[in-house]
Amino acid sequence: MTSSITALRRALARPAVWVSLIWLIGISVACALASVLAPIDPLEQDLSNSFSGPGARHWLGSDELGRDIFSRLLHGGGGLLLTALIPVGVSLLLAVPGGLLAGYLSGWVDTASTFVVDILFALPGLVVVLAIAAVTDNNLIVMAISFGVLTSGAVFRVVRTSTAAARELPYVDAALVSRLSRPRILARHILPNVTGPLIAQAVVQYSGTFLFLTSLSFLGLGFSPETPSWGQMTLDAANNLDQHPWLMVPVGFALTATVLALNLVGNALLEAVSGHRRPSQLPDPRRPVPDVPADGVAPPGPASDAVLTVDRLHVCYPGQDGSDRAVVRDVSFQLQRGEVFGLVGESGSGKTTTALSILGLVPHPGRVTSGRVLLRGEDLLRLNEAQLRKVRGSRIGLVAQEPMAALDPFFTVGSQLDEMICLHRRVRRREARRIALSLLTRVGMPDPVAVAGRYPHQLSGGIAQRVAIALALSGEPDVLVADEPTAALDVTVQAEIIDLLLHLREESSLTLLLVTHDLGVVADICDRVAVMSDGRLIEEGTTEAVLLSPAQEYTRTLVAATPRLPVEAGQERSWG
Ligand SMILES: Nc1ncnc2c1ncn2[C@@H]1O[C@H](COP(=O)(O)OP(=O)(O)OP(=O)(O)O)[C@@H](O)[C@H]1O
Repeated sequence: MTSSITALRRALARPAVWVSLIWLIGISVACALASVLAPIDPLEQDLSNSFSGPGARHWLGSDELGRDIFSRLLHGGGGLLLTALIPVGVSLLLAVPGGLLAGYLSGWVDTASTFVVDILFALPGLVVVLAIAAVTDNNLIVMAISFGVLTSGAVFRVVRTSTAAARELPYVDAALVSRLSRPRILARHILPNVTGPLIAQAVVQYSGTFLFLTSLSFLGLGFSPETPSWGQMTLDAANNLDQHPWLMVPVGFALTATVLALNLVGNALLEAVSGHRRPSQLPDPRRPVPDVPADGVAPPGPASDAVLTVDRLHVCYPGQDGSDRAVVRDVSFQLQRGEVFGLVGESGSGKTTTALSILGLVPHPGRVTSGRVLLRGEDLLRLNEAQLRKVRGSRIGLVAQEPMAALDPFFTVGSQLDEMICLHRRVRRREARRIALSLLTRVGMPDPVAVAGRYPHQLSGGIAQRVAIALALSGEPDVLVADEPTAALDVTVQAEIIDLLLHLREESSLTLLLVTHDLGVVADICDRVAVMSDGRLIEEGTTEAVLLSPAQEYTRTLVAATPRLPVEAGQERSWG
């Protein structure tokens, strides 16, 4: 958040941009105070004084009918500036909810709304508004509303794209894991990411609307002929350009300066926010429904003390030719209560996909095609999204690789913890804060009160990961899935986080699934380990057995490539 505010400040500090802002504020205030600043009636005619140049009575001169140009400019500008807000408001009202839903839900909602927007883009806006003018007897408000509907597609696209990008942010996944409802995730975690691009787009849209309304009044449409308007003043000036070119100067300057200023501010805002947008993917959060195993044979049930059983899990992504490409193939393992289970393998072997499948979070377009994930006997892959939300966070927690990215930059640590604790434990805010502070103490924060008051950008990587672990523990889950929890940290901090996980496991019999490619970490913390290669689980056993006497050549190569393992250091460690 701070970085985007900094970018915004930097953008607004450019001389051209702040001069534009001063102009826009100045002209708006002047128009609002028109009757005070320009006391001459804008409709008052004085034919004996037509086309007078600037002077003491008429500061900017008078027009063909001797009307005061300064007064007409200010009175005309007010109506224009206000009316231009109507189409922008209509666009926002229609496109913000639509774009949020399309970007977040994707699937048919996205397809249908994009289709409607494509139709809007295909319509010739001016022709439609002219037809509406004819049908409604030149009703300005109806024309403005219609223009807002016709131009809402641009706002929709901005909101949809920003939402889809924000939907992929790790802290949104974390919020999903933590059982927050969709409306809450949209309002609290996604909307703040959409606001910046939305404001920028709204300013650009306002500028276009402003010009459009001026063009309409130039054509004699929209504003009534009795009301002064900049378009009408431009038309009067154009009709007398040969003889009285001065007439064009005040209105031409006011129009050009206002549109230029709006564009400069809008573009500066767009640049500022686009520099801070994250790469966009169009996700499909619809959870894939796994197929029933083809052989129809009931897979083995869980062992009596198994907390989590992954049974013949199969996950596919579409290949380049459109056919399924299996990235997790028939993977099975079990986690016993209080056990730390390591999932290792080289990059791309399918570890993260396996872990995310457990939480029902395989990213689009991946899908679980078969298998079971039994949490204390209940198959999570058979649950619907609402049921899954109840499981995530309260029964299974997730600690992601990038601790910073897993925290919402818009809220303090305390507020994020309070929210999760209130949600999972159904306690009041004050009690939630007490639990939050005790959780922060539990994850080793020396000054929990100070940390609770900080924003994520004020935390170091190690502290942020401790906070992420505290968040994952806020629902008191039975199982914690930690995906490379130390990969983004430096070596000393890695050791601290490993110590913390060990401490938590001893203190509360936490069952931990640790995804890592670091066999050193596995040696330090895991009771058992499974090795993945090319989507398959090729070897599984106690950490001691797998690391000291690997059965597979692949595992031997992995072990040999990890210099700080006890096997290399004279087998000093006592295992188990
Ligand atoms: N969004 C995606 N679209 C297509 N293929 C994907 C996507 N995400 C992962 N894959 C593929 O799935 C396979 C397994 O990836 P996964 O991230 O699970 O591996 P990993 O072992 O966790 O690797 P790493 O340690 O690098 O995270 C890889 O071949 C990867 O290319």
